[in-house]
Amino acid sequence: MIQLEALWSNPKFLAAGLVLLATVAQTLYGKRKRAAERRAPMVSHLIPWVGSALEIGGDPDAFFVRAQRKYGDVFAMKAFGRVVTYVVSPSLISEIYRNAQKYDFDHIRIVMSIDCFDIPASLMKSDITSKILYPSQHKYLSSTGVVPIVEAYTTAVWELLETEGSRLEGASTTLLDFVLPVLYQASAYAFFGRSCPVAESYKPFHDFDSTFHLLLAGVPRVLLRKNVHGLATLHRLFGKYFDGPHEDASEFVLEAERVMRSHGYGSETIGAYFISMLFALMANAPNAGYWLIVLNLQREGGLQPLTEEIDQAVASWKQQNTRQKIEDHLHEFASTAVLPLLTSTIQETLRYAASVMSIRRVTEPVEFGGYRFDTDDEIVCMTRSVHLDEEIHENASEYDPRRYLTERKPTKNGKIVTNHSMVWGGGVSMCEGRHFATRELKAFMIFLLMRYTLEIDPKSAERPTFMSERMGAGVMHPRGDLRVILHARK
Ligand code: HEM
Repeated sequence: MIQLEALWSNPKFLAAGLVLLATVAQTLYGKRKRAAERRAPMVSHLIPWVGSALEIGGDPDAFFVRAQRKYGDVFAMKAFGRVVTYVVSPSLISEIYRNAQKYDFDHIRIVMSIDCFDIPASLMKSDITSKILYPSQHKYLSSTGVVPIVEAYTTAVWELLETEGSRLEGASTTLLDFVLPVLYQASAYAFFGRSCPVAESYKPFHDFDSTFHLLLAGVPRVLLRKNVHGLATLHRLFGKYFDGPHEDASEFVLEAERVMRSHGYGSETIGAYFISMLFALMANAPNAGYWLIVLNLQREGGLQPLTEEIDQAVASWKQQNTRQKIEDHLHEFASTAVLPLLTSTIQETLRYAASVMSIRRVTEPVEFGGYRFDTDDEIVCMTRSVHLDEEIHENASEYDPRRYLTERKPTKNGKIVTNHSMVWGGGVSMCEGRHFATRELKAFMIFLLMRYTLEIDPKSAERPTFMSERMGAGVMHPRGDLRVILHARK
């Protein structure tokens, strides 16, 4: 009792108690006010500006499951001073994707391009971007338009697998140091040609990317030194690249460059514009390639089922093309080979390893999911919640490469869920690079397994886990790595 009295007379304790009391009172008041105004419920938090950021960062998947159980399919959350409403049900997500008028992405795209990539506002807000550059990107990345880029990538990845693979053959190597540089370099060559500053941009790109999720979450840039320095170096490198010879870049890059130059923009701005493309290109697919190997190597049988499927496709191609060498027809082979297990494995790897979200801005007061939203409210479609929904995906927490081989249609509440797997996002912001990315991963796996066997180094117990705090920033990075031994196949 005496101790308690002593505590109460301690000014620090008293102040802490008052702050706590004020926070609880404010939370209760806020909760009532939101309910009275028919606003989506707010996930409770203790620290005012930080909000739920720390709790989400710990284990986002568990956090979202708890929040959905407690608040339903729509709930608001505060993190780093910003209030955002999350939507976690497939039907509501699809309603948002369908209605680009009420739930706008254009404004968000412009703000992100300016704030995250330092692309000059004069370019991003001009008609040149919306009326010429974006439609041109759409054309060159479409299923048919992207073929020349895929062809260039195919040649590059085949060559790189040969040189890198033979360099590392027989020795224990960290998988990240093998996979990421190969995929980075091959896709950089395909888009930007061989004069692309691959080696110099590799580290600054990863410095920029390593804290990109914090930038997305609203952490001020002054706190993200690595990110800022990485971006500044990329700007310098790409400005210089556009100043120098680069005739072997893809027509996609060259056409956009011509457009920008004809409107008076110089190499620096053109470089800045393409850094956002470099990011789209490198932030997800190389990590997906990494998980494709890691997740399968750790299963019984390892990569053998995929290798067998590819071997059969090679044998069948050779049977039909007796006088030809497959090395002379790499693109044709990789693009036509029917490999259902590999296709399912790629899709499952993305379901399992990608944490993807789409942000939208409300353009007019609207009723949605039973709640009221005002102009400029931000809504996030949290597709990972759908990917991990046990009712939609049987044993969702397990990695099953054969998952997408089945004809069974996923359901929820007795209804078929067509948008059960939204790894490319959806609606107007759906990933433009998906046609390239799926072919990129397919060709990479085919060529890798045609040439090499991989085994986990038995001397190393280290296993990578997902950096799950990169919530919403795409395919998760690994924490830790896997040591593997490569052997050339006879
Ligand atoms: C496995 C690899 C990839 C995944 C999982 C992925 C996923 C995504 C997602 C989720 C979005 C945003 C969707 C939204 O906001 O609704 C997106 C946007 C985008 N992605 Fe990808 N992506 C991948 C690879 C690529 C590649 C290789 C490229 C380039 C060739 C690319 C180009 C783009 C572009 C340009 C956008 C922006 C679309 C827009 O602003 O409307 N992506 N991607």
